[in-house]
Amino acid sequence: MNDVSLRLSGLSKTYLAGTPGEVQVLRGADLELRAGETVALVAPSGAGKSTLLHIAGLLDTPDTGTVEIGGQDMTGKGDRRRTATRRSDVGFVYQFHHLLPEFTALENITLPQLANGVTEREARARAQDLLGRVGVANRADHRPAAMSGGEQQRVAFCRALANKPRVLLADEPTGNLDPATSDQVFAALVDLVSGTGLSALIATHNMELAARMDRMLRLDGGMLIED
Ligand SMILES: Nc1ncnc2c1ncn2[C@@H]1O[C@H](COP(=O)(O)OP(=O)(O)OP(=O)(O)O)[C@@H](O)[C@H]1O
Repeated sequence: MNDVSLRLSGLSKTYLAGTPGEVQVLRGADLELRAGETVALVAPSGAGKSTLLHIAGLLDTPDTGTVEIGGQDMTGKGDRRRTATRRSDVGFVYQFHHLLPEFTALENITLPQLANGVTEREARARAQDLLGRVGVANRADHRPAAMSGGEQQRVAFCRALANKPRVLLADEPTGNLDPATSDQVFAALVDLVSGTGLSALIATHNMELAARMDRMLRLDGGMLIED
């Protein structure tokens, strides 16, 4: 079906780590993320969240299994095709903002659009709109160092959405913030995503935040289990 934004089927991944030997992180993980759906990914530290998100976002490849984005099976596709799909269809948010320090908030959101062929005028308009939607329009001309942690993370959300991806992948997006800020910033992310048709897979340790998503999946023993 076409309304599946991301489909992971039978993913397995083993790291050949020196001692004590191999670590099998994924053992047949399956996931179907429908358009517009928000799903929490809950897992203890070391269970393989980052591995799963990297494979889903085409930053890494599984040993077996398939990744489909927007109905396109990415198995065996070359680097150029994978990079192009990642740029157009996937947005990432990490625990740390990873904004470019020498550029303003607005520029951090316009740059990925310009790289995708959007005009400067359109890119700036979209950046302003996104900043407004997460409540930091007044920080558009600030560099990251002149913003609070919560503001930096809000800008990082806008950057992830700059090129209108199909899928947002977030790895502990508010894990660096104090609990009260984390709560507000997470709410801003959910607001930003809702109603856009964007699908989001958001890893979090925080069960209260996870409960705000449409569904919750647990990564357990290398498989994804519906909670
Ligand atoms: N490149 C690698 N080489 C060897 N082992 C690795 C590699 N990357 C991850 N691992 C191991 O695979 C397991 C899963 O790692 P991963 O980073 O996916 O976990 P995680 O659930 O994201 O953990 P955390 O919440 O602590 O970030 C861990 O035991 C880790 O040590």
